[in-house]
Amino acid sequence: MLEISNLVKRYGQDEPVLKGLDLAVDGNSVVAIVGASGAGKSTMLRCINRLVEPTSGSIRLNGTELVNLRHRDLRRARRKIGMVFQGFNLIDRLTVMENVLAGRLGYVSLFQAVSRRYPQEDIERAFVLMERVGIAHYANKRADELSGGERQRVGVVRALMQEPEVLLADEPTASLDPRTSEQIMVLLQSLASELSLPVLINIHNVAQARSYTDRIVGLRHGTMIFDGAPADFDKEALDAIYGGIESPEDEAIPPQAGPGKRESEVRHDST
Ligand SMILES: Nc1ncnc2c1ncn2[C@@H]1O[C@H](COP(=O)(O)OP(=O)(O)OP(=O)(O)O)[C@@H](O)[C@H]1O
Repeated sequence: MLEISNLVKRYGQDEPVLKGLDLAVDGNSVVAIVGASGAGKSTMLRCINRLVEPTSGSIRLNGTELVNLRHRDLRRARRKIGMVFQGFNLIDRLTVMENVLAGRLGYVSLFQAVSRRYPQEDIERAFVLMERVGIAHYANKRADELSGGERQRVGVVRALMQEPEVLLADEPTASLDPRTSEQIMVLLQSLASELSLPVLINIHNVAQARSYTDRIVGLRHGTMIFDGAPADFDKEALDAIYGGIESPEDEAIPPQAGPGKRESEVRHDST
């Protein structure tokens, strides 16, 4: 369970970019964070993993207060926070397996990391997860030989190798074509449910947010102005979040086709 209370972030002396956010997310739940550029979506995710220092407020992960943690305690807490990035953040010259095992860096000794002697159980877990997301056959390929969708799957497995208690995804589909984006969204949704993992996804694509998440949180100028089910995210909510600022990439509100597709219904061969 992730619990954010009265989270405020101010950069320098500027107007706060997060103005007292409250959000609680259970395991299993996939939450889309939407909002115009500059609304504070990335700042919010980065406060959770403390890449950005919150100015005030509380962020608790399964009971542990993350704000104010320092040094070793912060490193330990960060292990429990998986992150998936728009640009994948892989090391191109390393293999898929090496990139995946980087997810264990917070757990192994410096010697093990430098000499790449990861425990056998880590390697076995890596294979299980790579198998799960359909990239096990690429284990020994260089990361830069993979397509965007495959690279994002590596990013997802690397994050899962941390045995995270929450998964944060910052525009995970923005660099991918529509079909591959859909596959990655479905994958995140399935993994959240299989692993009882709360997943927070910053996303500009409102149609994908509606189809592939359980809940949408809308930010405007650092304030949460929508928090509800995708089916309730209507034109009025869209206007409240984006009105007078800019149009989101996909402004059309498509008819809600019930719950999003299941993973088995989405082809895997075009990633
Ligand atoms: N390091 C920083 N120093 C000062 N201001 C910052 C910094 N990072 C972000 N900001 C400001 O904070 C506000 C929110 O930025 P943030 O990146 O969180 O928005 P966002 O909703 O994620 O936008 P986008 O969708 O464009 O990524 C913006 O006005 C931005 O200029």
